[in-house]
Amino acid sequence: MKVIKVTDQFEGAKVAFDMIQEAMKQDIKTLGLATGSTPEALYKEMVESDVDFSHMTSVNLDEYVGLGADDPQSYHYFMREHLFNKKPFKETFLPNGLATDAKKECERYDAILESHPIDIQILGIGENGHIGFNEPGSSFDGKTSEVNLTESTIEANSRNFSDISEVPTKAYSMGIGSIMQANKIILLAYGTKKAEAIYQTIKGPITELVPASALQVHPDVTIIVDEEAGSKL
Ligand SMILES: N[C@@H]1[C@@H](O)[C@H](O)[C@@H](COP(=O)(O)O)O[C@@H]1O
Repeated sequence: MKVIKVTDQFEGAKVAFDMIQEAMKQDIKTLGLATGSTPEALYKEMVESDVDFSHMTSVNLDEYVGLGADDPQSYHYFMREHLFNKKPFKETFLPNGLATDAKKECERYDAILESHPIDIQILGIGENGHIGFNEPGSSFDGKTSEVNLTESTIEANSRNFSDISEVPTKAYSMGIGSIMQANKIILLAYGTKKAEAIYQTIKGPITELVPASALQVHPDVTIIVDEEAGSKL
C-alpha cells in the first residue's frame, strides 16, 4: 500500500486525477466510482478538465435500496449532478435501488462487473472502515449483495437527509471480492473522523471487522489522506 499525504481534499483530488490520467494513457476502459462527500473534489477536477471520458465506462459501488434514480438522495442523482451531466461517459452503471428482486438485481450487477473489469477503483471509507456499503463482518470474497446498513452508517449518512428517519436502512453494494478485482485502487480519506479507520486499514490486522483492511493484500493500492485522516499513522 502506498500512502500519500496531502494538505487538503483539493490537493488529494489533483493527485488522484493525475493517477487516473496517467493510467488513461494505457487505453483503460472502466472506472469504478464512489459516492459520498470525499470524491466530490475529484469529480470537480474531472469536470473542469478537458479530458474526454466519452469512450469510457463507469461502474459505481452502490445504491440505496428504495431510492429511484430521480430521487435527489440517490447515488444515481449524485453521480449525474457531480459528474455525468457535465462529463458524459459512454455508459454508466449503478445498482437499481428500485429493484424488488434482490437476488436478480445482484446477479445483474455482477454480470455487468464481469463484462467490465475495473481498471481503477475510486474508494472513500466509512468511519467504521466500510468500503462501498460493505459493513464490518462482510466477507472478503463477497460479490454484489443487499446489505443492512449499521446504525453508525445510517447516522453518519443522515447529514445528507433532512431527518435520520429518511435514511434508507438497506443498500445494494458491490462486494469486497469484486472491489479487490480492480487493477488499481485509489482510496481517499479526509478529516479526523476517518483517522481511526485509516489507521486500522493500514496498520491494523487484516480482518473482516475492518472491511478496508482487505486492501492490504491488493497489489496496487494508493491511499490519499490529509493530515487529519493520516494523524494516527
Ligand atoms: N457508501 C458510501 C461510501 O462509498 C462512502 O465512502 C462513505 C463515506 O462517505 P463520505 O465520503 O461522505 O464521508 O459513505 C457511504 O457509506
